[in-house]
Amino acid sequence: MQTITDPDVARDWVFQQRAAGKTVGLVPTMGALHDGHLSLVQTSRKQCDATIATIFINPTQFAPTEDLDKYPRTLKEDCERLAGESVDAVFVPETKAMYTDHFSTYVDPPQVAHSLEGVCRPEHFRGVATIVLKLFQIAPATHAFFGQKDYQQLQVIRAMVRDLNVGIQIVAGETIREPDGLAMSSRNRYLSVDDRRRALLISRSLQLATDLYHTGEKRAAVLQDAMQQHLLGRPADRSEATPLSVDKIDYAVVVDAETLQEIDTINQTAVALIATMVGNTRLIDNRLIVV
Ligand SMILES: Nc1ncnc2c1ncn2[C@@H]1O[C@H](COP(=O)(O)OP(=O)(O)OP(=O)(O)O)[C@@H](O)[C@H]1O
Ligand SMILES: CC(C)(CO)[C@@H](O)C(=O)[O-]
Ligand code: BAL
Repeated sequence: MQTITDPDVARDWVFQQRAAGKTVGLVPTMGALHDGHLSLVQTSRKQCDATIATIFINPTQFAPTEDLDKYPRTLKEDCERLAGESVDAVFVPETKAMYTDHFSTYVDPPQVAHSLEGVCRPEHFRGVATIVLKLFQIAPATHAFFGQKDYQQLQVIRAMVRDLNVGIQIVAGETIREPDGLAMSSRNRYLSVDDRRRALLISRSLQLATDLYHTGEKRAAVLQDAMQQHLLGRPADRSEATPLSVDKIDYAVVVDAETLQEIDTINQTAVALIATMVGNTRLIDNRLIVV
């Protein structure tokens, strides 16, 4: 596996692959790799002739109050894991190579970025769209792989690629979960033993919403209420409240799966999305509700 730090060298590497007639898969990450990332890499390896992963903790998508400084950095282990998956190249730029002096051009993210995460993290998708477009320019792959766990991010990137005529096919990877259902996330390593137990309320609430839908409940508001009550440890059967609860709900909604706009009744594919604080850790997860 070739390790590349210089953007120009990364571009040359991708051009060489493309000139040789190969399809190239790009897998952008912020490192601290887990099996969710590796499943994207494995899909790229199956679908493309060559795969390049990127590891870059992008400062512009973090607010000053967020966890940029403490975000886990495990570069050596990450590279070993990528090499173990037979990835062809990894691009690991330094911040100053991506944001050179006087950098001032940002992508104004699409409409789908404005709700949910866009409300809770106002500058986040501006930073994500900017760095992803930069990565697409540096590594003009044929395909790029993103996880459904970051569902709104995936929709933002799809809209950006459509709106700005980027010639890269976006491929979504399913959410990889721990055996008990918790979505894998680099931030899971922040969780204490107690947080880890309470974090399970997120995937269970999403499961509850989809179960309710499958028993015939089509009203988004009822599904949302059920998720919120479960997250707060208030079971629907009014039995004694369980002591388990998340610390704060940023949102727990059922919305249109493409636009992420509010809906009254589920008549077409919808998505249940949750963002919560568990201890000091902000976790997100979602589940599609396919009609
Ligand atoms: N559990 C997962 N299953 C599938 N893909 C995932 C999973 N977690 C993250 N990804 C995807 O991996 C890519 C890189 O994500 P990132 O490095 O931010 O990891 P993360 O675990 O989501 O980290 P964070 O804790 O910061 O949210 C993104 O496309 C993301 O959607
Ligand atoms: C897409 C991404 C690598 C951009 O920094 C990041 O938002 C992530 O890891 O999901
Ligand atoms: N997985 C999205 C990256 C972030 O939370 O900043």
